[in-house]
Amino acid sequence: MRCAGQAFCKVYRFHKPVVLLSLFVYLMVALQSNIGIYLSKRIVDQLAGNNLYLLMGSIALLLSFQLVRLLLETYSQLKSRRMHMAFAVHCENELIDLVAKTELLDKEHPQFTGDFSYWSFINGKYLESYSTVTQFVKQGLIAAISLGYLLYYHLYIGLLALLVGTLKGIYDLRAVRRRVAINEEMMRQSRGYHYYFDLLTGSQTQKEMALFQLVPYFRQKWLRKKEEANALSMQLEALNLKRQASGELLSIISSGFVIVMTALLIYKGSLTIGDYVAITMALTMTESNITMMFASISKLTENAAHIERLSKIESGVHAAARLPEQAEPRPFRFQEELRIHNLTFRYPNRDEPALTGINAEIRKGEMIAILGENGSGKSTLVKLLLGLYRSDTDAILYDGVSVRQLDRVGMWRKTSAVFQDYIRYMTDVRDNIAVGNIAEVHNTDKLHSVLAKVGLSKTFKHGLDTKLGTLEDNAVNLSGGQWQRLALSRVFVSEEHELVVFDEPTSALDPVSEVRLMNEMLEHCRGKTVLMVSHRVGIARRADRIFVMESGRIAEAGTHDELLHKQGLYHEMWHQQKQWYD
Ligand SMILES: Nc1ncnc2c1ncn2[C@@H]1O[C@H](COP(=O)(O)OP(=O)(O)OP(=O)(O)O)[C@@H](O)[C@H]1O
Repeated sequence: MRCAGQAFCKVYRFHKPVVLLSLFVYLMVALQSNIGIYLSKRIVDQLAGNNLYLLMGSIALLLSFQLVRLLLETYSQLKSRRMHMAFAVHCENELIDLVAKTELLDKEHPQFTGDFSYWSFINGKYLESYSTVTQFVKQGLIAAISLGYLLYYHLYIGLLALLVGTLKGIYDLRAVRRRVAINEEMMRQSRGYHYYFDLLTGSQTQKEMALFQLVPYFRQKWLRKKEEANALSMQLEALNLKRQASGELLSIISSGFVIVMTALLIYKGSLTIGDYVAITMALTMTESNITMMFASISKLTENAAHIERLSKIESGVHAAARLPEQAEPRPFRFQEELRIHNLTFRYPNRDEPALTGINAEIRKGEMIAILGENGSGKSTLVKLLLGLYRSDTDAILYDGVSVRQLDRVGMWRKTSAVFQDYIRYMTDVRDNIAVGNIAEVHNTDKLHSVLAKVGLSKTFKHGLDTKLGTLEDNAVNLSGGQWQRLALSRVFVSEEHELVVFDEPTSALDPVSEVRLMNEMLEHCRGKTVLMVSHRVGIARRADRIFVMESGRIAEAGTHDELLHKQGLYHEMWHQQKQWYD
């Protein structure tokens, strides 16, 4: 119930007038429903009494009340609908903030994907809980007044309605836990079949699906997941139908009993036919509203379990995001050296460390090439140096200050990186360049000059405003190398970067463009510190120093000549790659 209150307060704080209006309208609806019972009784009695004026008056009153109720409800529903949409946007905004605050390392964990779909699912639960609370108030009012009627007419009929409504409600409440469990399982299942469905139907996947004839294989996997999900859905459906059928059976028995009892009373002359109409109407209203109140309680209990879990995840994220503030972040400065001292790092879902005992000193303005076989730890190292992963120790120091104490947002303003899994923004050329320094998004001259630097000035029919990707009908798609050039262009949009990281920056470029672009990049990065992760020893040769990584360690470090002389790993790589060109 605390969570229901929490959800209600959240919506109430968001838009008080609409919440108050809804409550007022529900109060009016409750009164109108019960006045409707009284007026129906009068109409039936007046029909028997042949009093035409009174009859017409009662009918007019009944219709007027219904009209007022219709107007009020329509107006309030329109207002509520608008508020619901605005609130959903507000919740999605909060979700975006929450994701932004989550550590990258946590976001890369497979569990995050599950948690994220759970978050999106729960966000709707706040509104649902709010609506349920307001409905509960309405149901309570209607049930209380109509029960009053019944008790006034006959104590036993009132008690019977109370008993049947309560029994039906309790039966419903007992199934809540089971429903929550099935719902959660269904949501987690949906991740799997959506993935396989996208694989089978997505435009990016079609060439491999066709070439390797994968459709039957993945269709089987999709079907298996879909069948599992459907089985769960059927369990839920059966649970609901069972509940509904037992409820209806109880109602049939109780109304049969009441019909017999009132018929006897009418026969004895203690009740009029109008009373009979009023009693059956009030009976249905009492029973159904009491049952609905229990259904609302069960919905609120169900939502409370979800909201509570979300609050726990949220407070964990907020606590993690608060850590640097407690330590008074210091401004990023990199004027002298970057020191790495005994850096060891392990991913949370792995047993083996990705990096072990890394030691290095990088002077400002140096260009360092980082080489090594797949999985040797190159990308992990640069992500740690950029502060994208938090390390537990003070192993990385910029001008003597641990990266843990630095203001990371300030640091990211002065650093830049092109990763191997860079993003292909499905918007336009302008955005794809300007993301390197979004403040320059409207600086058309600058963006044109950057486009020229990466050799794309004549590529786009509508220049910077050419739509890219597959989101719009008039958009164009690019070759792998053209996308990579756009990703590289992001480095040229700012002059202020002190540290630039390239992670396999030229893997998709043709050799002529690769040399030309490398020269442009090195010219642009003159005086900045550059970390260049690459598999190409030809690129490494142009670096001031080379780190060769092996199984999470720096196995060799030195200049090209020093490492060749050493006749170790670098020497072997150099000679192996040289063979291609001899
Ligand atoms: N997000 C992650 N979660 C768990 N393990 C990871 C994650 N990213 C990388 N690893 C593991 O950490 C180790 C180092 O990976 P890393 O990506 O740093 O290697 P790399 O040298 O950059 O490889 P490549 O040349 O293939 O890009 C590997 O064993 C890899 O499987």
